[in-house]
Amino acid sequence: MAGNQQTNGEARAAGEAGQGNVILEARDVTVQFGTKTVLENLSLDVYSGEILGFVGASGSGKSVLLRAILGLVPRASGSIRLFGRDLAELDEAGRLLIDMRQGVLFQHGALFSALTVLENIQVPMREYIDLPKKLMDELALLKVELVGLSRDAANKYPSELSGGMIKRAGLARALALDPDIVFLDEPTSGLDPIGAAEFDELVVKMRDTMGLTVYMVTHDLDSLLTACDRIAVLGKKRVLVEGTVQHMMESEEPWVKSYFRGKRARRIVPSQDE
Ligand SMILES: Nc1ncnc2c1ncn2[C@@H]1O[C@H](COP(=O)(O)OP(=O)(O)OP(=O)(O)O)[C@@H](O)[C@H]1O
Repeated sequence: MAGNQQTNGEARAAGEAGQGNVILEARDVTVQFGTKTVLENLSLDVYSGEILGFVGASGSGKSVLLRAILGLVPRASGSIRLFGRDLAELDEAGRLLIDMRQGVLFQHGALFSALTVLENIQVPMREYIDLPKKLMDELALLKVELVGLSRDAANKYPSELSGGMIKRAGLARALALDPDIVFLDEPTSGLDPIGAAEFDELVVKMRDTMGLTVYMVTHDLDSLLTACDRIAVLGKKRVLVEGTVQHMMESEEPWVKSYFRGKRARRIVPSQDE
């Protein structure tokens, strides 16, 4: 990752202009469960160094797409390329290399309740790399500090943490192996507005300082407006609209219009209709 910083930074700048390196490329992805088609011919690009907000109605398939990208649900057709590699063509060693370059923060943090924060962060380290315990402790403590938790929190169990601390601990674990991309599944859900805003700031800081690429599934309008460079909207089993906040505000797609220019949105951003 360290060696990628400049590349990612440059790519991010270019990405904003729509010309950055594509780090994740989904093409014509179809996912079915029995006779039910959840995603159909869905295509999406994620650029290196960007924060992409992925939004859509409840039950539209956001988690299914995330699970398909992570290789946890099979595709009926289509392809997903991550770091230029087609996930369907990877052997075990290739998959391992890809897994090491991505971090995931599942909804609710998904920490192991019987492990301390430090031990939770060390789970991916133990799984993928072989390090002496002392070094692993030091590395995990660095991650604890990186996400703004105190060293005291490192020895606490998840049940002793607030919701915001759990999210931060989950992010620290997602960052354990210094990934190039992190997938965040509704990271601010359950947080109060101040905690949510602080988490968003942290994500932006990680992107800015580490050149991290962030794929964030969220329902949080504030996160979409303040933290995301681009937004992709899932609907009708595919990506309906993608682009900047401005693009969303101008879209006449009914769901996008009611989401970004509806009553709730008007409390946050002045509607262009008014
Ligand atoms: N393993 C599965 N078997 C059958 N159907 C599934 C499975 N996983 C998801 N689905 C269905 O796929 C659809 C999309 O679900 P998904 O969880 O991806 O929605 P979502 O957009 O993430 O929703 P939310 O915003 O509420 O989290 C739903 O109808 C769900 O019931």
